[in-house]
Amino acid sequence: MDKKKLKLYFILGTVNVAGRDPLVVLEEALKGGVTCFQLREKGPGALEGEALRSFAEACKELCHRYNVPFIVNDDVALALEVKADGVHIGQEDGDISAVRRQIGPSMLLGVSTHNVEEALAAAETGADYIGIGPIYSTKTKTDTQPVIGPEMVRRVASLLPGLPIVGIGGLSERKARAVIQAGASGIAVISAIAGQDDPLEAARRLKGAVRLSLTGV
Ligand SMILES: Cc1ncsc1CCOP(=O)(O)O
Ligand SMILES: C=C1C=NC(C(F)(F)F)=NC1=N
Ligand SMILES: [Mg+2]
Repeated sequence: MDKKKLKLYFILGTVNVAGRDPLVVLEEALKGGVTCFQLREKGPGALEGEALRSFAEACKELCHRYNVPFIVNDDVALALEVKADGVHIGQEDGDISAVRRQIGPSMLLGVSTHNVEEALAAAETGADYIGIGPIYSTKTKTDTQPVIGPEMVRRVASLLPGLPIVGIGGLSERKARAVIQAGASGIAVISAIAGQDDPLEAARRLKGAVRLSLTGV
């Protein structure tokens, strides 16, 4: 996977947009320069069935208009059905190699990890990128593992220098730098964009912070 695509990875579900039109929030984020998008439809009130399928199609159309990969979280069947660019799975979402067999070699496969063992296993099983988190505390996902801080990114990046890594969990413009300096190719965010009054401006500022950190200044 092109590491540059992981610079600013926006993740969204209809429950994260506090009543606003999720497609409007997504387009604002795309205009603001997010480089990757993940549809993560979870929790009470989450879309299902035909409504979810057509929403996923609409998200995919938007992403492709901005030349941004469209990734589906957890739901491999949905990812295949809407011909997503990739799927992201957690440690409890089934066997990584089984998912790779289901999606084939060309679809992107992302894996959530929380420690070195999980990262090594994901890399060995052919993950195209891994998420490492939660880096900082977050209210967005209630059932996270304990907060691990940027150090885990540094350890995994030093062991697996070729594996694209994205940090996730409580990340913001101010908190991006430590994650990038630890060796991540980018940051993944939900509330730092979806929870803001101006998602376009929020995305633009996050992108700027990541770019600055990547240059090493
Ligand atoms: C999906 C996920 N996985 C680890 S933390 C998290 C939530 C990230 O949300 P936010 O960017 O609002 O902290
Ligand atoms: C739980 C998650 C952890 N990491 C990621 C990503 F940022 F995409 F790697 N997505 C998730 N849904
Ligand atoms: Mg999952």
